[in-house]
Amino acid sequence: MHMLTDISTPADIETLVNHFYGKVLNDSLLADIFKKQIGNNWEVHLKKMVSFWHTLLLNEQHYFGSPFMAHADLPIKEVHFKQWMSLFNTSVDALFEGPKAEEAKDRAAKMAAMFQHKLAYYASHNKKPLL
Ligand code: HEM
Repeated sequence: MHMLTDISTPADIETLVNHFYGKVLNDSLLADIFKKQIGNNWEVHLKKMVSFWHTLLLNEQHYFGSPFMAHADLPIKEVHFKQWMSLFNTSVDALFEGPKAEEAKDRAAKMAAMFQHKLAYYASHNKKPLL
């Protein structure tokens, strides 16, 4: 029996983002990293993340920014990315089912891999990213 539908509207994106960051804020490994960086700006962060996923999944340009830079100075390693991905995949699977849901998990995994690759590069070369 299939009761879940695919991600298809801006409201779906909002549902996913709210659900995921709800999990993040209750996660013992990740919550403090987000809280420390975001402080009182959750509304801004959530809006930005909705526009980011809207751009990726619904093919409408809403987000303009450079995602990597927001992570360049965070205290994050493989264990954090694993947990982030686990919460993200669980959130998608709890709410949606279909090609867009699969695409969301795939895009997240690729971004997570890219961030880790860049973080490792800058750490090992003792350099700071310019953008
Ligand atoms: C360990 C994993 C991660 C942690 C702890 C983390 C944490 C954060 C934090 C704290 C911010 C807010 C930065 C600020 O406003 O100063 C942020 C922004 C953001 N994150 Fe992550 N993140 C993680 C993984 C990811 C992944 C895998 C993606 C992509 C799928 C992603 C996409 C973004 C985007 C698009 C922004 C907004 C950047 C902007 O300001 O334009 N993050 N993240």
